[in-house]
Amino acid sequence: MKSFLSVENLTQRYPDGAGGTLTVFEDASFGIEKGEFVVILGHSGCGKSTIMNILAGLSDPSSGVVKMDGYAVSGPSLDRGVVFQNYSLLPWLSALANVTFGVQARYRDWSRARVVEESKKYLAMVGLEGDVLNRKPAQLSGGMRQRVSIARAFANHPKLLLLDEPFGALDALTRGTIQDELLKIWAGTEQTVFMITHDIDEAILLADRILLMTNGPFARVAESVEITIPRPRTRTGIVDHPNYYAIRNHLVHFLGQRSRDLAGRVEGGTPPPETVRLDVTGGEPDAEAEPAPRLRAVNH
Ligand SMILES: Nc1ncnc2c1ncn2[C@@H]1O[C@H](COP(=O)(O)OP(=O)(O)OP(=O)(O)O)[C@@H](O)[C@H]1O
Repeated sequence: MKSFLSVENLTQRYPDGAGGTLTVFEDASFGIEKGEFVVILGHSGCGKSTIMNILAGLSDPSSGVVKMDGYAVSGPSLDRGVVFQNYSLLPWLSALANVTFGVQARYRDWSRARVVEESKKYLAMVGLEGDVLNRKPAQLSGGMRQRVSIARAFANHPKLLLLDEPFGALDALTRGTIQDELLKIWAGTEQTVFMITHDIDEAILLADRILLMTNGPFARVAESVEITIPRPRTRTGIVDHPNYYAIRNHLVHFLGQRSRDLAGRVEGGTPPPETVRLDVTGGEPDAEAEPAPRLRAVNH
């Protein structure tokens, strides 16, 4: 069965500045299911932002295609919402107007009252209410601005939400709070999300699956690691789950060593990512639930 989002044989090459060609990645293929939260991890320069820009329709690959709901992605669209690290709010509009602006564009037949109500609902979900909604971005803290960006993205109900290191510029405390808010808002919307982060713990907290990229050039998505920690999750709760350290160690080892060992072009063509499922719980103790497989790591 075809995935909701399918990335097929994506290749990106650039001039290398010395008369040659830089192949960032070649024949990258992977899929994302509807409602999934997928995070991509990889070292600087492996091509994460390039993939994100292609998914957003902001740039075209050298070859290959991205299909969403069976249709090839071409150019930006309200079906794909993007949240960048630098907020990208409209500075002349209030926090509320930054959200209503998008909602009105998306739902042209809605009354003004309905647009405002919907926008306030999402702003409240990220903890923004009252007078603060009338402030311009310059009068908000960095954390508040990023909350507005997240509310704006979710309020537009894009088919695919793309998050490019959305918490990168925030202090650890604010970052933690907004991660929790993001989880809450995501749980209530069944939104499909594709996110870039450099933070392993953030990835484990948020993701259903983590895609691991080898180092560039000729980077590839080598593994798709399932996060076998049940939801709802909290930052403090996940570290107590028996699978947490198994997953974390696997990710650290990949980024520290294997991303380098596996780097380079694969003779005979780029293989699809291997599925990795780490589960040390042994299938206890919920008698109602399907027995969990007694597997450590399974590649297939
Ligand atoms: N327009 C361009 N022209 C030439 N080279 C480019 C261009 N855009 C990106 N690159 C190169 O492509 C590679 C991948 O860049 P990209 O920004 O996608 O990496 P990244 O994994 O997102 O890195 P980071 O984690 O540092 O943001 C890098 O080597 C970069 O120098």
